[in-house]
Amino acid sequence: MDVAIPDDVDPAVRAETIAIEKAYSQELQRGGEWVHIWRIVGQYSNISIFDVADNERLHEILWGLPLFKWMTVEITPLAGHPSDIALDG
Ligand SMILES: O=C(O)C[C@H]1C=CC(=O)O1
Repeated sequence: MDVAIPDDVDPAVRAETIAIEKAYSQELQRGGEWVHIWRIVGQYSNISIFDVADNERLHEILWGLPLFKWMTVEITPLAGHPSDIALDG
């Protein structure tokens, strides 16, 4: 997720939106759907790992992001790798 908040956004609106975004993200993290969030060093961007039931749920989560209107989001679907020892029974 790359974030680009326009320069002319009121600073109070900017701060409130970021605070609401943080609470939204942390609620999903506690619920187990937002598994990881990493800051990309030097950028207002993150790489996140989601574990969701289906594409519709991911779409719903992303569209619910308070910063979504100022974001560019790239999705890379992941599947388990057959050589992953975590998947060995
Ligand atoms: O700061 C960001 O990377 C954008 C956004 C995603 C989750 C969150 O709390 O903020």
